[in-house]
Amino acid sequence: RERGLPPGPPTVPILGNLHLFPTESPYYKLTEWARKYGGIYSLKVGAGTVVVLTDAAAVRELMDRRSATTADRPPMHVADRTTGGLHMVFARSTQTWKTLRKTAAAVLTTQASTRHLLIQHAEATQLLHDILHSPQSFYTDIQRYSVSVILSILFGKRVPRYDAPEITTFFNTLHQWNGLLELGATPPVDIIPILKFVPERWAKWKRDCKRVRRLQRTLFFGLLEETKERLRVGEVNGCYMEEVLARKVELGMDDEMAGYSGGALLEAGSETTSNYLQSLVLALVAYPDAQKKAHEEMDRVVGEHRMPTLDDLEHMPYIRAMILETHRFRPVAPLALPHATLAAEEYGGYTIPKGATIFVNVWGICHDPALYDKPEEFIPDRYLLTENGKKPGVHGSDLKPSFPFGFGRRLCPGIHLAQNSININAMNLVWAFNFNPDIGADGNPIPSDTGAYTKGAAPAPLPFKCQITPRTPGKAKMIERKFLEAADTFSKFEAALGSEDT
Ligand code: HEM
Repeated sequence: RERGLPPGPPTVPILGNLHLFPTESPYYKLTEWARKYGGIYSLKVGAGTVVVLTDAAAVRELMDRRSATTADRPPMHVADRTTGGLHMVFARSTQTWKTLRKTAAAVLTTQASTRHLLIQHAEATQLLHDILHSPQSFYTDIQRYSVSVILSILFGKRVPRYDAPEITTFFNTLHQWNGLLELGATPPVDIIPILKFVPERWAKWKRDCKRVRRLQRTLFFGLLEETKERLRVGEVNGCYMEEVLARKVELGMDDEMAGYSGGALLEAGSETTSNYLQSLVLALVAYPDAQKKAHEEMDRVVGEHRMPTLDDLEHMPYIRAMILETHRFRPVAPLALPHATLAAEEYGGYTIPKGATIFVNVWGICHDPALYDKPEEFIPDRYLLTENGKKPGVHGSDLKPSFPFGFGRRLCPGIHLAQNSININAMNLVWAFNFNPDIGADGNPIPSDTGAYTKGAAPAPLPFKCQITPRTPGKAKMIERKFLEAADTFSKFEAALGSEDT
């Protein structure tokens, strides 16, 4: 470890701390080290440096205020090789990335997000309808919702059922891509660059990159072509890609960039939303007192005879607190995504060198017992007690309210869409249903395991069972009626569907 670097675990020659780097649920180990080495510590990975921030003040300063130098991504040769550097999520701080981001910002404006509310509301009604009719498949119903909403908004095409070929193809492509990017799935070419020159016949990973590249291109450019075809026959529905195609020249995009722009947003925007909503259901089942308070507030503000609307949220401090607490309790991205420095930065008496990778340890901050009372428990009330949910009397810098969505110039471009989806569905689910634990063979409730999550960098709750029942027969009837009314909105997004789905 070079002089001036933040402290960290002892290193060994050549590897540094590489041999210690966790491959499963890395945020647990990174949090354990934070408690030992502090809010800013470093790891040596070969000759490279990783800095882990578990201190809100350091995050605000380095990731938000000094974003001009911390908005790069670390080199990811496998991602670049597979996508030609055109995947917005993994692209370095290049002109291409800037154009892709500018396009997303120009087209996914707050105003556009308001326009997309129509399809989000309609799809959220289908989610209630699906759960009402087959409560045991709520987990995949939520996944269908997420994919269908984002596909409608981006490419103007919805997916009415979970077993539709569009969903199967999408998840197959996404899981192959995630598998390729997993730590240990490919040789460490970014740490030992000479490995890049191993001929393809001896390098399975290069063939894997080609295979995933073909899958992604088939999906992304297939959807792009469908959008163009729809436009050719005059079927316009105001989706993202229609505007990108119309403003291509002004935005500096070509077809290649347009395809990857839609594809990256599709990948980044689907499982994130569904993971959040699945975590919310898990928390409602595991914490009946919180559920009861949410129900009481919903009954007081909305009642039996109408469904909630987004305008109701400002009168629902408890539901707002529940939404914040879900982000804290089970962050969708516990380490956000790694950033990298474009220039050396000094902070807190330490030097962070140019080219260092920076992880924001969102999990470590959200689960710090010095900041939060009983951080391992789901307690929405903490946000009613203090504005930031911290223990009374704990002062100091806070993360920005947008922290679940990342930092600085890399802030999630889908934030408005995502927040609308979360708000609409959180209110709908609480309004419509009772969530209870499943009953075991012995007749007793099976305790929920709120720690059973997938082991990757973006953990999802493992599929779980629970009992979901409508709160009243009147609400069940209203869901049926609203679902029929949604058909009009759906029809605009069904032009490209097969006959079995129309
Ligand atoms: C619950 C929902 C979501 C959460 C919690 C979430 C969170 C995040 C986080 C933490 C990042 C990393 C930011 C950073 O590097 O500092 C990110 C990046 C990104 N998100 Fe989201 N996101 C969500 C939904 C969406 C949606 C709906 C879309 C698309 C419409 C989207 C598109 C993206 C893209 C393209 C990036 C990469 C941005 C870049 O590297 O420049 N996300 N998101």
